[in-house]
Amino acid sequence: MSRKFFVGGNWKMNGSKKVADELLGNLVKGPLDPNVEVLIGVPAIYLDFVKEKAPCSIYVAAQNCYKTEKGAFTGEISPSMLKDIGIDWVILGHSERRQIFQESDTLIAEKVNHALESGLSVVACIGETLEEREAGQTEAVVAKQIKAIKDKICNWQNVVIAYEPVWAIGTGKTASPQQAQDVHKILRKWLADEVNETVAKTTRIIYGGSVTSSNCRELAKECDIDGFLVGGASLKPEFVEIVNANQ
Ligand SMILES: O=C[C@H](O)COP(=O)(O)O
Repeated sequence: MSRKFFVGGNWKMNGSKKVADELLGNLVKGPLDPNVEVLIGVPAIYLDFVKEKAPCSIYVAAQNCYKTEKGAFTGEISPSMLKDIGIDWVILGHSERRQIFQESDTLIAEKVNHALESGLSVVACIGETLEEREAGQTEAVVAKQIKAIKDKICNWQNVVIAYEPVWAIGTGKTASPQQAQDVHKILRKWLADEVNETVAKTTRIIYGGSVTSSNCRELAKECDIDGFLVGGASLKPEFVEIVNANQ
């Protein structure tokens, strides 16, 4: 069973209407490998603006949403609101949400479940800190994070897993292709053992953490790396080269 390569650009809290126009222009100019699914994670305030302008071949994603449909949750947005403006994707559980905003495994799993039930597709992020890696806890940490999600959801069809070691995010320290492959392989085996073989074979596991046009090709050669979640480099013209890493 082949898995279609998937590359997401997470703009994080960056940009403006002008910058969004430039980034979209760059993507439209491409050319982008037609065998790749491309997603851009856009600040909530620009979702509508970007969705109106983006070619329909590019998925536009929110970078977060809450676990219920509506109510007294000041500052939050719900999956049904995202659907209402034509957004079909959301990034959940990013390490910046986990670390800066103290989101727990349980809250993230609840958000993933509600987003899926509301008809969104989800990029679910997991990954260990440097301290955890140095303590030899990488496997246990990612297993705990993915188990929390597994315990809440019953359908993996619309889930992409992003493995993002926290020590590699925004630091310029990319995991080596072997380091990333090792964890992706562990995750795929975990899915085979704890969910089923089909989910293990079909679920995209993408890598994030200082991916650039210089390192993407080597990473893309690894058999369990099905794409990337890109931060900093998604704000630059080189994002096109990362999308085209397999060409
Ligand atoms: O969501 C993307 C990741 O946090 C990676 O960010 P980065 O490419 O700037 O390291």
